[in-house]
Amino acid sequence: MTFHTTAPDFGSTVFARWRAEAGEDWHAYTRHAFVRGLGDGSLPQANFLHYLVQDYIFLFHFARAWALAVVKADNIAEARLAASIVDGLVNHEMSLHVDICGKAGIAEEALLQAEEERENLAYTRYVIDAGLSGDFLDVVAALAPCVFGYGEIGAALAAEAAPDATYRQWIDTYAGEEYHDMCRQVGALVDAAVEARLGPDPQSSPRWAMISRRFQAATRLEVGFWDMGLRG
Ligand SMILES: Cc1ncc(CN)c(N)n1
Repeated sequence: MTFHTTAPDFGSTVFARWRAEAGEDWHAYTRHAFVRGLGDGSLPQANFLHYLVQDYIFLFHFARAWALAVVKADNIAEARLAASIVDGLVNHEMSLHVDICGKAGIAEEALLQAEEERENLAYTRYVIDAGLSGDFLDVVAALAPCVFGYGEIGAALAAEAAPDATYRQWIDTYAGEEYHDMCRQVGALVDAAVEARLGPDPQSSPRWAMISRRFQAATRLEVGFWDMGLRG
């Protein structure tokens, strides 16, 4: 995997800036060995399934954090989009996990009972804390690397992986129009939310560095999640 595609910014200038400020951490997340193994099929199936089981739990808590974005929303547009993401996570994205694990003989009840790995605990509780202790910008900045990073990874892998690649179902989910449309909606939400709270020149606000740091912290937690997946 050489990742020739230009990284998409999903129409969001704020995301493009956060990603640039995350620098090497963003690269470590989106070009991780686990990601390369998904693309070329060299990732052992046991590691993939272990990751999927953990990710099922991750998505449950991640949905709880998006629900906190509904709580912290300032207007109906923010509340509607955050609520639709909660719905997308629990009623759609998690189906991928249930389907692939089911085919491998792991029932949904077993997914719910799996013990959380420490990297999973650290990441999910970080985003929930951002939602509990912070405002709307704190929580969306902490949630953003998850949304945009998988969109970027999906697009890069779809462009380079073989049509019959081992992990094609996973790749197609995150390269698909439905997921990318959601990324663009979150991109528009983030830009509007930042402008409404920090003005047209947000980087001159003292809060900018704080929310950009939240994005960077969550990006490093994504790297930890892939490390956990490789450890198996
Ligand atoms: C850990 C993690 N990060 C992001 C995604 C994409 N929603 C995910 N499924 N899992």
